[in-house]
Amino acid sequence: MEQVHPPVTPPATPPATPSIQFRDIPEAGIDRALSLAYLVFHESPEDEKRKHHRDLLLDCVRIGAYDGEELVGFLAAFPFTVSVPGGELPCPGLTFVSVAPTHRRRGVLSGMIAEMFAKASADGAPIASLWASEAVIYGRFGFGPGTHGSTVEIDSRRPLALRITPDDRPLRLLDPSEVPDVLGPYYDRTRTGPTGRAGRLARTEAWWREEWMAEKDEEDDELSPPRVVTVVNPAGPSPIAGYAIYRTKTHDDAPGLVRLDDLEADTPAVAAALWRYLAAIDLTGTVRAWGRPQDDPLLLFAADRDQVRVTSDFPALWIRLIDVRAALSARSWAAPVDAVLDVRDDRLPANAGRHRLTASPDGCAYERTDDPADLTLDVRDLAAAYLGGTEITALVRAGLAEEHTPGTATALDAALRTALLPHTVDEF
Ligand SMILES: CC(=O)SCCNC(=O)CCNC(=O)[C@H](O)C(C)(C)COP(=O)(O)OP(=O)(O)OC[C@H]1O[C@@H](n2cnc3c(N)ncnc32)[C@H](O)[C@@H]1OP(=O)(O)O
Repeated sequence: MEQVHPPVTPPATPPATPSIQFRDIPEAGIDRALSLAYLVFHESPEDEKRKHHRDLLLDCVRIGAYDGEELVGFLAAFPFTVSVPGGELPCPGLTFVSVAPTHRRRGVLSGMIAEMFAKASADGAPIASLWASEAVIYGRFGFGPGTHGSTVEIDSRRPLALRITPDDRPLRLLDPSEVPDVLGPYYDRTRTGPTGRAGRLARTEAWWREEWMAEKDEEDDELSPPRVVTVVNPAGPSPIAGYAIYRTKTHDDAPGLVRLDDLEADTPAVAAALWRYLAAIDLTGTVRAWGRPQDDPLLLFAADRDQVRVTSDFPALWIRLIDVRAALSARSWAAPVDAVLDVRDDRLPANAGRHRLTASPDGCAYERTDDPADLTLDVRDLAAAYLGGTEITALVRAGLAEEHTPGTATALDAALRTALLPHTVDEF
């Protein structure tokens, strides 16, 4: 006899053990929270690093999960501001997410994230973000990959072959103490405005000093301190026309490595000058740029794509639309669209259901409606599309969004499109 299978439903996370309570971690509890984080991340940092983490956490929202008096879960959120198309938004950045090995898979993380969403809502932050340790974890909480990065490797044992002529203005190395003043305003223009990329964090002076100019690299203590090279711009309103931040390491028996962390340039010719400089550093044979935008012009103006290779692509900044209406209203729109979206959102039901999106370069309205849906999708996929990094038509082709009215996905793509792909290189 033919067997009838019940419909497949994903297993629900059990509510956190009733004895678990969620509350803020006071300043006096930061050390205990860090000890839990080091336990789950298998780290035993030196005093200096521990102090650095403690300082960072002072400014963060800190949520703890307690079993009686025992701290069994910890989640922190940086008070970031992130660029979105046409502007920027407050955006808590989740970090240090840790659950004690004795309390795994009992809904502790789920409970802490629910607390975090409630706090973000109360603080008026329509979106939240994170970098995931494992890509499988955060989709179920409504996070989607809003930006992607590419690792690009250059074989620099021979001169970098280029199809364009590099800018010939002088290069100058900056002292780290100059970096916030010189690079800060320049970097800000790469986040917002007509040539800005969405997905970029605002960097405070402290963030420049302590994260970007930290003497020691967090992950590889064989790397040199950060080096900063700029293209000098004597005539322009900005003293520089571009910059690159990198660290190096050499080997006794093989050519060394230049690890590029950030590079921005006014023009392709300035970018070419910086790439050529990086590829020509003595005693090195590889440039590894770990987090480039997927539309980096280098990939087109490199003359030899065997010499310049993309070795990996990865989700970078995961985005959660906590208040879909506020998030959609806060971004700019490249073309008119009028469509009813049916959004699925199990974790934050206020976002769920049918809404009419009427957007154009003049503004955006997003109101609840009883009209039939033109397109149905999950809030995590809407988050992936929000900054312009994932196309709705691609989601339809992948079976993740359902188009009920033909042409809706194409119209949404035209409206969501940004001149440059979103990009994030501040990992936290
Ligand atoms: C932004 C960051 O900080 S990223 C860093 C994340 N932290 C780590 O990787 C540290 C080591 N890991 C941990 O501390 C924990 O395992 C955590 C935080 C990843 C998960 O905490 P838990 O309390 O066990 O999660 P919780 O019980 O709430 O699980 C929620 C759901 O996620 C799933 N899940 C949780 N972790 C994982 C994982 N690593 N892989 C696959 N699924 C997972 C659970 O199965 C559950 O699924 P369900 O809703 O279908 O039932």
